[in-house]
Amino acid sequence: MRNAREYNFDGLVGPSHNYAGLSFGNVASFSNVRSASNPRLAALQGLTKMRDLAARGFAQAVMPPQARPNFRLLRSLGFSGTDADVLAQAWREAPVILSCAWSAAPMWTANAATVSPSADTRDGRVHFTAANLNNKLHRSEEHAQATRTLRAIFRNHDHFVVHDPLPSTPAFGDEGAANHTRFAANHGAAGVEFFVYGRVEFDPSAPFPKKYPARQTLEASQAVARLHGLDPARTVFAAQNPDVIDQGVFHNDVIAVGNGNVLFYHEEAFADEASTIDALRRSVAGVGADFVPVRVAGAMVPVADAVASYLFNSQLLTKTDGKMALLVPHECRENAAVSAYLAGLVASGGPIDELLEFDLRQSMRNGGGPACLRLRVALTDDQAASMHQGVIMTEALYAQLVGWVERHYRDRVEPKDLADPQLALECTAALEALEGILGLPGLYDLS
Ligand SMILES: NCCC[C@H](NC(=O)CCC(=O)O)C(=O)O
Repeated sequence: MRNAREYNFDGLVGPSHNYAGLSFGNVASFSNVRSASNPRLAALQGLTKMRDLAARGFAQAVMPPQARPNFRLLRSLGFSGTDADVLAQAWREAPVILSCAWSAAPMWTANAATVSPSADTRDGRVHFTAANLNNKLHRSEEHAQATRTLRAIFRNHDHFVVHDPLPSTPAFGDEGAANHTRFAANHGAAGVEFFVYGRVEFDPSAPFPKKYPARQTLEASQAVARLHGLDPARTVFAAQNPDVIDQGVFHNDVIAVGNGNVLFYHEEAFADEASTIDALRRSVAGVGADFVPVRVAGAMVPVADAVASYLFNSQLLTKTDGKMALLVPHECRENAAVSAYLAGLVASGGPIDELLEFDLRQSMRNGGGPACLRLRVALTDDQAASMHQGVIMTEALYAQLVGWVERHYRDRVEPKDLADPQLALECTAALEALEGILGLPGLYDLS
């Protein structure tokens, strides 16, 4: 077993962070539609989380934002002329498409890709598959930059493979690591990969939600497992409970989070709780670990409170003493049922003995909590040394990025600003400067 650590790659919030109400099925996104956002505060809230975790000794890195607006999308849909003309025409004729081109969503890097560490893969390399995110127009082109960014950071082919996204068709709806977690005795040991899906394309008799879309299919999860060369004996697929999707659980990471040998989950998370837990217990025993389910009953925390507080969209982090800390958003303290539950949890003598709380309100208003903001990449020391080093969070990088945000970001963006060609110019200037700070020239196609 090699020495390995889990790097959390947090999405750096982009300079045009905004609330466009684009995600049907995501309650927060829908209810904050067209309210004013504060991109500067959003980016600083995210950077504070990254800096604090790095300072506590967790391996932390930053995933750069994507270029906005997406002029390629707008031009492909027939808007034409100068950039300013394109924005003006889209604003007049199709404001929803304009908001899609400005989408803030790439900040939630849990959806950027699915990642399998080298201890799980047949060829002993770390595998990434960029998610096609094809359920929503505003997310459906993120994979292009996500692939480019991952290939820039994980360039070394001896250690890393970055696969293209799956075919962008409903059968292969893929939302990346938001529906994937991994159990292992430690980050370097062989693990069990756990895929949760909302729908089965080729089995019409399988249950599916009635009100909101299921974004992840079983077929997509199986394809990712094949591409990554996972061992079927160490891979578990489980159906999400369609009823909770209809209550706003648009990704499984809104109702469950796993780390090490622990699965922290709501009793209503899965279509068949008993068989899912049983399959995990058996598979995890096969890799020499004792599976520990931490089950939250609906009588303690109703699904509606879990969705409102994002209790399960937390980060479960292994500390040096082997215990785990749960990193939750402030909203958990503000919810009476959740806050009472958490007080009992850390006092229970179980694996989770500490709470870390962060103000991530700007992200939460679009339905993205702490877990959405990070992509987990377990790396051996050799692999970590061979990835691009400029994205690793340090005090120095933190200070540089805070200065960069203060120079380039507005503190207010409203819907009408999306028609402002000046905002587009500001975004381009910011990303040009960021390429320099991160040491990734050519990261963006800004031509
Ligand atoms: N993992 C969290 C993802 C949140 C994301 N929200 C959004 O896209 C909202 C964007 C907006 O409404 O402006 C989503 O639903 O996929």
